[in-house]
Amino acid sequence: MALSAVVVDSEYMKEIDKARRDLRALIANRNCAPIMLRLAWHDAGTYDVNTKTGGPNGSIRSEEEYSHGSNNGLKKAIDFCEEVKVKHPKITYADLYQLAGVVAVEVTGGPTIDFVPGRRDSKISPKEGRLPDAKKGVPHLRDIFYRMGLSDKDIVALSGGHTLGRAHPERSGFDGPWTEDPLKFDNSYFVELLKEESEGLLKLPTDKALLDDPEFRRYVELYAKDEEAFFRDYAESHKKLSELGFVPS
Ligand SMILES: C=CC1=C(C)/C(=C/c2[nH]c(Cc3[nH]c(Cc4[nH]c(OC(C)(C)C)c(C)c4C=C)c(C)c3CCC(=O)O)c(CCC(=O)O)c2C)NC1=O
Ligand SMILES: [Fe+3]
Repeated sequence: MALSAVVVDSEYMKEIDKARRDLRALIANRNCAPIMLRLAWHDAGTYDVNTKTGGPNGSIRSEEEYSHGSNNGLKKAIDFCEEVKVKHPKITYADLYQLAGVVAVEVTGGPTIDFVPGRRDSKISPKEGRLPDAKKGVPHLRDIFYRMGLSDKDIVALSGGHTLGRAHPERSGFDGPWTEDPLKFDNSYFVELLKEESEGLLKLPTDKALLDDPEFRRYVELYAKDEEAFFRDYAESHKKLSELGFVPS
């Protein structure tokens, strides 16, 4: 049950533009693009296309949800966004978190992602278990992403988001960045994935799974050699995930 309808009029659009500028400054000053992108995903990635529940609705702001094990560490990003929310209270948390994800990709040199506002907030948090488990493989990845209503191409393109950031032992038990420059959004995640182990760089079991399946591997090889193709597909998949269950008015 959504809390309230969102009227996307010129005043709301002005607030969105101001919040976009505030997010650019905040993300640049705090170097927090990776965790802001992860926050946007974790709010959206709970969507269940069968029951039309979960999805980008701001519910991750509730302690019940941000305390899930898979959301370890994200309270930091929720608090960063709160600094912008207090200046632009009309913007829903649902829109704010997805705008933060779009800005995080943009300010680190990634593709421009079309952002359509109007998501409604909900306080209903799905039970834990809707996000993929990094320790599993191909069938699990398909189960989770197909449940969201996403495709094989989306799975590979979205995994490229690991071009940003790092894993933290105290959050997930994994450790290290996936690429040499964790604050640069490029196709290096796929270039590294096709190499043997590189000193100090991380490959999750779910990352390696992308090499085991021929359909996934086809996209890994394309994106490793054609950054433009990766940017085009990533922008499309990111928009799709950020709008799961949302019908722009
Ligand atoms: C496809 C399966 C997949 C899994 C299982 C996954 C798991 C995963 N992702 C991250 C961090 C992590 N993830 C991401 C983007 C991200 N994450 C994500 O998977 C979802 C949400 C579906 C689970 C998607 C689809 C995207 C794409 C943009 C970033 C930017 C960071 C770094 C954050 C930081 O630096 O703090 C961690 C380490 C958390 C920590 O220790 O701080 C783990 C365990 N990421 C995956 O892609
Ligand atoms: Fe991730």
